[in-house]
Amino acid sequence: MNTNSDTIVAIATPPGQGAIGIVRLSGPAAGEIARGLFHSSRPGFTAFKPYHLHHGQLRDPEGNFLDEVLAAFMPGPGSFTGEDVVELQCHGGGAVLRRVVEECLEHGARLAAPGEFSKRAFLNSRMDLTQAEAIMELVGAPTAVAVGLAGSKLEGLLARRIGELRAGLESLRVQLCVAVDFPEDEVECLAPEDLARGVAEVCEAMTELADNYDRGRCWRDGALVVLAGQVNAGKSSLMNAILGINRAIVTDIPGTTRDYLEESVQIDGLPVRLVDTAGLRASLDSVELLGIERSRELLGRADLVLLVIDSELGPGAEDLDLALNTDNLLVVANKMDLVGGEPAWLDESPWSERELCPLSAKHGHGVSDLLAAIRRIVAATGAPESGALVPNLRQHTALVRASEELAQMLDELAGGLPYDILSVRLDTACVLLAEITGEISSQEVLSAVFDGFCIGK
Ligand SMILES: Nc1nc2c(c(=O)[nH]1)N(C=O)[C@@H](CNc1ccc(C(=O)N[C@@H](CCC(=O)O)C(=O)O)cc1)CN2
Ligand SMILES: Nc1nc2c(ncn2[C@@H]2O[C@H](COP(=O)(O)OP(=O)(O)OP(=O)(O)O)[C@@H](O)[C@H]2O)c(=O)[nH]1
Ligand SMILES: [Mg+2]
Repeated sequence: MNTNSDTIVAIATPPGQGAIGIVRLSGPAAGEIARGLFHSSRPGFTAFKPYHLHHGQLRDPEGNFLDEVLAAFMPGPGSFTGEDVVELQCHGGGAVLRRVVEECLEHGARLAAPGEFSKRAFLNSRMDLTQAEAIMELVGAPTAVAVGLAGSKLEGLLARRIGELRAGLESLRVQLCVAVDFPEDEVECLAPEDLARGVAEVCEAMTELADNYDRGRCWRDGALVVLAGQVNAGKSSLMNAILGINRAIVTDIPGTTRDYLEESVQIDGLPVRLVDTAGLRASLDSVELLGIERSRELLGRADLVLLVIDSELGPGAEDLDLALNTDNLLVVANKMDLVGGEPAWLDESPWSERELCPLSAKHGHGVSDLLAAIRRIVAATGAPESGALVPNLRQHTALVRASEELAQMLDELAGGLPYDILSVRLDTACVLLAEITGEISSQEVLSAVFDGFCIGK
């Protein structure tokens, strides 16, 4: 059990004006501090009743009015933090809430550090580290799908899976120890092939879980979709058509877009980071060349490249080069309003073998078909099945390191290294898994997790 003797306070609701704003206190003196400020509207009120809302006024020691509030007392160890908690539901204005916090400080509370409420919940075993992280992921989730992914972690499903993997390793570890301690005992001895099979099984399950990090990335952070192609092809026009606003400058002068432009859109629940880039061409202008360099860098990171081609002019050398060297590419035949039927270049390789979206960015024709295609392609490559467990970066890194440790161990086992040396790798893998859930935690791990939280969380 954690032994926090101080009581922390913070505004729990976001800045700005709102109907209600909450000031939260947690720690042994939470009830007493709140009682010092709170004046119930009920005659005969003597104490807060747990998990009840009490109506009244907050006043400073001189009797000055602070706010009219609802107060809730949640005693430890069952509360969110595991300590005595009081929530003061005030009117949602910055000055009101700051004034209430100041008065709590006067009464002996200390201002909470970022993430300190959640950190206390973790230290008091109210949740494991993956659940604490899930709170932040839930708060930051951009779409319903991301909410679902964070939700299953908040429910403890990732922690349970990690626990299963760790139990598998612990059991092998025990058998290894027995084999090391009683090498002459034939019955107890763990055969190298059985050890190898057991380790490989856990290693595979670990890698599978770690791989969900990349698959979940598009839903969490947004898929990077980059508009590319020759100057004047209509990339900026298409950007505007997709956004539904005139965001990017469009002119008939080739080389209009110089720096890239990024905007966020949602396509049927999929968060997308849409980027318009400088048109690709041989140029002597040093500013334009820098822009083109940025375009190329973005193309390398894109989840999907939309190669925009002027249907009337047909593809140029840069387009051909991109089409031949990019896997995740969708060809957009733009300016279809200018050509009568299907342009001849579409019959030629490699264009004839590629999936194609004919449209007119200027008139908005065919844009919805393009959006459906983007959604389908990104989801096919990037979507974890519903209910999948998607580790975050910290969890992913630990999983990868643990599986590397096991892969090394398998190599060394095949190389005939003795069991007592191999067991060190098994130990390391177990520790890495325990760090994911926080069963083993260092100051560095806790800081890395909780310092990224906001104040009041
Ligand atoms: N007002 C408010 N809303 C909130 C939170 C909060 O702290 N305050 N939460 C904070 O992130 C989330 C909910 N998380 C919570 C988790 C446990 C308990 C709690 O008191 N649990 C007791 C319930 C006992 C009872 O109902 O009688 C328990 O589990 O024993 C409260 C909030 C989201 N909404
Ligand atoms: N007729 C027709 N004209 C279009 C269409 N899309 C774009 N244009 C025109 O093509 C010209 C270039 O459009 P932009 O969107 O600026 O092209 P871009 O690819 O962003 O060009 P750079 O920024 O120079 O690389 C403008 O005059 C647009 O009005 C279309 O679907 N049909
Ligand atoms: Mg442009």
